Amino acid sequence: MARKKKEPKTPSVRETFGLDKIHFSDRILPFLGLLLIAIAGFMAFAFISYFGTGAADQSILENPRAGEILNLNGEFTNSCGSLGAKVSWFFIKKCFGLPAFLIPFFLLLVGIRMLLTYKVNLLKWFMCLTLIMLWSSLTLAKFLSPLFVDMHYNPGGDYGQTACDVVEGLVGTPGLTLLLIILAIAFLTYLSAETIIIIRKIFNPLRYAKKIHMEIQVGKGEPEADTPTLETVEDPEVFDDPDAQIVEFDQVNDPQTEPIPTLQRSETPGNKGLSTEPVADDSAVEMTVDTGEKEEKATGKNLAGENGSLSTPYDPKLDLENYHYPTLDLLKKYDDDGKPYIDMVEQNANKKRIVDVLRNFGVEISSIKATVGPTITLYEITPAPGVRISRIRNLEDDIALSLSALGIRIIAPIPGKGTIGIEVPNAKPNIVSMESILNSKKFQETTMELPCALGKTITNEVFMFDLAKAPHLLVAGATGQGKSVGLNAIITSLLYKKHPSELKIVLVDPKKVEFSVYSSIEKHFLAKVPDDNADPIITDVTKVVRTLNSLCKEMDTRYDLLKIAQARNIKEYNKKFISRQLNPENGHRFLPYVVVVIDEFGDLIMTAGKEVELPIARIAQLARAVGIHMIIATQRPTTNIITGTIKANFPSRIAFRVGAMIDSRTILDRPGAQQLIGRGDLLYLNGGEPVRVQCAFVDTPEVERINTFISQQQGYTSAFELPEPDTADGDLGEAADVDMSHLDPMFEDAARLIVMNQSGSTSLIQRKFAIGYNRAGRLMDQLERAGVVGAAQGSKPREVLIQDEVSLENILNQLRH
Ligand SMILES: Nc1ncnc2c1ncn2[C@@H]1O[C@H](COP(=O)(O)OP(=O)(O)OP(=O)(O)O)[C@@H](O)[C@H]1O
Repeated sequence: MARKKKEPKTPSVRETFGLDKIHFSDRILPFLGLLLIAIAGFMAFAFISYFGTGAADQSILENPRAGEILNLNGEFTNSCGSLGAKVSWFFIKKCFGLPAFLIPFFLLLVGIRMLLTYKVNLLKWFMCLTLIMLWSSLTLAKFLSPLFVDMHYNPGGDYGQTACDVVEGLVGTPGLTLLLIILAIAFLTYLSAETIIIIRKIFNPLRYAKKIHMEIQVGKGEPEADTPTLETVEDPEVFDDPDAQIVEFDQVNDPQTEPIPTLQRSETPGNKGLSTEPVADDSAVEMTVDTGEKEEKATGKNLAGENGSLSTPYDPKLDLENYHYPTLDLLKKYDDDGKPYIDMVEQNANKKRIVDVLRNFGVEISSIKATVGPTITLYEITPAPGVRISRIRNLEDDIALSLSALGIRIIAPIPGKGTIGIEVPNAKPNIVSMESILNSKKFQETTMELPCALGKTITNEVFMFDLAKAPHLLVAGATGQGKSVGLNAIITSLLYKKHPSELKIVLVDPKKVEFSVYSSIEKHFLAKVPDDNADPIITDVTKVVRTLNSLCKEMDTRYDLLKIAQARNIKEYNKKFISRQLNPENGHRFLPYVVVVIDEFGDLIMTAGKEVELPIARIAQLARAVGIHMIIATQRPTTNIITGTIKANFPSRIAFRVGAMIDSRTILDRPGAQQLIGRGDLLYLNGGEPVRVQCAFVDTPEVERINTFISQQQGYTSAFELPEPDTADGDLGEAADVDMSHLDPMFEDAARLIVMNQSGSTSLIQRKFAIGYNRAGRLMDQLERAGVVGAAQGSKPREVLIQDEVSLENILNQLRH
């Protein structure tokens, strides 16, 4: 180098032969990768051939003669020649036996990594494979060698046999066996924490069976003292499992004597494993706590009881205190994660073309800057002084044509800057993995209430929004553009951040296939209207109406609770509840957020019309403060589905690619979505200008793994129960309970309206009398009981059984007497 400085004009040897243009990472590394893959293949062939030819070759290898290794006379029978014979003899016979196959496997991984095909954590693989190889050599040598006495090799190799003999000499066969088992468990524990759970189960299967039994007790909400599990209190086994204890003390014991231990224990962080704090200790408090009440929330009731002096904050997570949040290893990592590939040739070509096109149209620019995102590159252009921005905007089509790519979007000007943005899709788009988003500091340190990690912006920043502030989200886009993946990404990020006690999800899926994967987390995160056989994922239109009405009722109840608690929103309310300012005996409870996700909302509107739209609009208008948030998605972004009411109530919108500009206008009130490139490319709007985001990709197997991880843990005994909705059109069989002695003052008018119109529609009553849905529903039930209309028929209007006003007056007369 020194020489080079002194004689800058003399070309170096590298320059002379053009070697300076060959970059290590571009060409040499991939070539070395290929070489390693070839070596791995060679070794694998040689090893396989060794099983048949090793015996014959061995004698030559063990007594080598000069020149023999060249195999000129073809004495070596291994299909990979003398080298193959030697390599396989060395690794299989002399070293590790059968586990030696892991060596070519590792070389293959290194080769793949160097080829830059997949991202492989080589150090981790090296450690794991080495440990497996050493351990299995020993194990095979110990346990399988008796079966291989006639073979020319030991299954664990000479190393395995020697190591086995040495250790056995030291600690004997039992010692060696135990050592091998311990090493295996240690290794499996390193790989997955589940190992310990499985071992616990093996050592104490009874306790786990019992735990399940006790959970069932909780769910029934029967804290009666006479439940058969009462005895379990005396079972010493219980004491080492904090989970089991809580359930037990809470739900199983005689409330007269022992309800407090839960309280005491759960409130004192350090002692939760030591349940056995003598019962006598708690006797002073037991009376106060005993309400003998129902449901999981009972913990809260007990906690506040009438003991106002309790100062430790209530912890809603104690119901499932051993719950583990899903881990990042459940998500798939991608090769090019987070690091967009910068192809300078492509960048320079795009830049040249943009400059040329603009120049052809007489637009001069003073500078251009490219920001490469995962799927899009943003070219920021500063026009020369005096150039009008509208002129550049008018050239949008010409620029797109000249760049011969879809999805060019021109932002003129970029808000807050005096520049013009041209977004051009990358030739090689990167997948933004969910793992890279959830692993980001931004997500992990977020203080958002309901953080939804959506993906990455075109400047490679993690993009998140708070659903609690959104407060409702409309997702639309043509079919196959990434809506379902987007919804999964949102749900996944919530599952990674929220404890089951803090979040409940209502899933509506008329397509029946999109959300079925979530049914396994029913007992942790899902909410539904009580119905014994109901699938936790709502697919049926009548059930959707019922659920939406139930949510309206839950909303009303929550508002009442907030009012009594003098809290303005759910956050304030829960804060008060946690600090024990609200007494559960007065009906107060910790309120989890409820997120309602409706896929293919267009289908629902088409089949159930106003019956769905009205409660949705009502929830969207009011539910924000009480922690009920909606996400609705549709692949039909037309004005009869995304109506004015819906739009007015869904300020946050996500548009995936759509077919026409008009659709983009319907979703975002502006064009742009028709120029997206699909596969998760989206525009997010929440007031102001839309942000272009590449949605994180989360595949179905990943979602399955997350759900399995959650569902394998202890959950509540059933899905979160939403209140039974007040009778409504879409509801069945409620009329029988209607009290006809207290008819609604509007009953007669409603009856006349229905008979005159010959239409048994609840919404008709609502409209004409300007009353709420619930009251109109009750009126309809009274009319059914009086025989004016027939039974509810799902979402259709009821049949009107009275044909003329004279017959109706007769009925009304009878009812008056
Ligand atoms: N964020 C993404 N990154 C990469 N590829 C994606 C992304 N989102 C979607 N895709 C690709 O697009 C395909 C279709 O996505 P998805 O099923 O989410 O579309 P959709 O809009 O829900 O379609 P439909 O309305 O028909 O259900 C996926 O199988 C995947 O291959």
